[in-house]
Amino acid sequence: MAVLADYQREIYFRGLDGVLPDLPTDLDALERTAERRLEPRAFAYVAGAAGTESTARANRAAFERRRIVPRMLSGVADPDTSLELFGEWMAAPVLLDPVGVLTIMHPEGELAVARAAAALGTTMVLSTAAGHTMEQVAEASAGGSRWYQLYWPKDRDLAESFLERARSAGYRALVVTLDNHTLAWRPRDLDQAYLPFLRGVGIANYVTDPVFQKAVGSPIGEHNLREAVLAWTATFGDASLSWKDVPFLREHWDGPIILKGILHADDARHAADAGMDGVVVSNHGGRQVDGAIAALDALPAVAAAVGDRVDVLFDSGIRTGSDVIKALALGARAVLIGRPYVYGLGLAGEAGVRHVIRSLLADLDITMTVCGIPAVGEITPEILAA
Ligand SMILES: Cc1cc2nc3c(=O)[nH]c(=O)nc-3n(C[C@H](O)[C@H](O)[C@H](O)COP(=O)(O)O)c2cc1C
Ligand SMILES: O=C(O)C(=O)c1ccccc1
Repeated sequence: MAVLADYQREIYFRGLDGVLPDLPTDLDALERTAERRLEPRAFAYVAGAAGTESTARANRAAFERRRIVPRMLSGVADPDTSLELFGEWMAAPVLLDPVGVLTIMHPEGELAVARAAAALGTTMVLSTAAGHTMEQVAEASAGGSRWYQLYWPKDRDLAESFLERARSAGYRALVVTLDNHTLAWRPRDLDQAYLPFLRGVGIANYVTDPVFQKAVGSPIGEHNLREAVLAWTATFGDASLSWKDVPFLREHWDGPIILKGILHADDARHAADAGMDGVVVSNHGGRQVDGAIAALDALPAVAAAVGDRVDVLFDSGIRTGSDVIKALALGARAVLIGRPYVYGLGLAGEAGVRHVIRSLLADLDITMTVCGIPAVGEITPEILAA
């Protein structure tokens, strides 16, 4: 919809009054600005990835390798970027990824992201590992679309409690992240011995949960923060989970369920067989398995394996409108962005997040127009060079 492209016009016309954008409109350049201006350890935590970061680089290289072949005289003046996803109407096929510990970027963290997303009609996926509680974020995103991302804890009662809380706070869909039950080997963080959670950042949903409190003692505050953090590390992830455990999710969540972190076609088939509604093809932005396949390279086989049995979403490396088009061409129905909006948050709070969303959506809208693509639902593999 042309309204998305208004950001371009707005920027140029403000320029006539001598006003330049506060932040770069190229989301790759935004990372370099973030590196200069943000607290070095917090920046390193966000920018970093596993091992030699080869998978993080491969994610971008996979987009670089694919090329679009634009069409002329297609008569597309106003491309339709909208879609229906899990029964929800969305203005564009772009959502905000779950990202933990956002309060290391900005004191308002998840609240600022929720406000920006709600104002622009973009869906926010809230991480379990947040600096504000899911109830606080729900209040900040009033009227907005919100999904909840579960880090499936060892304690089943705690998992149930999280799902119950998310449901009553109005989160529509459940994203269950499978690729991060164990923190990966991340040299940027290791070399600075920096892990935000050990300082009690990002555990708001845990310390306010009655089930968690039972294990630590209530109330949880400065006096027992150390015990709380230890209890958090003990329950956070469960590497012993297997496909046998997946029915638990269905028993405790009656809305759409999406499994995040899928890279193999057989895992996508398992998800479909287990009655899941969606998968996110993702390698966690290269943060978990160094040497893992680029997420974009994993996408075609996953999409082919599940057909329309489950909806396929995608993340890891999306930075431009044409990246969105490439991912959709290779089988995704929608994409999510991670680091770019986190840098926006760190640099300018809610306004920075808005800048990132508006930049990407305007770029998508304009790129569809110049490629002659009438609607996101009509993006097929043929749009890419063989
Ligand atoms: C700082 C940071 C924290 C993250 N925390 C979470 C999280 O709590 N839950 C989750 O499912 N994924 C988390 N992710 C992964 C993102 O959801 C997403 O998969 C990844 O950032 C996508 O790649 P991109 O950053 O290249 O867009 C995190 C990523 C970053 C950079
Ligand atoms: O850092 C991450 O990638 C991540 O997913 C995470 C893990 C635990 C808590 C917060 C974020």
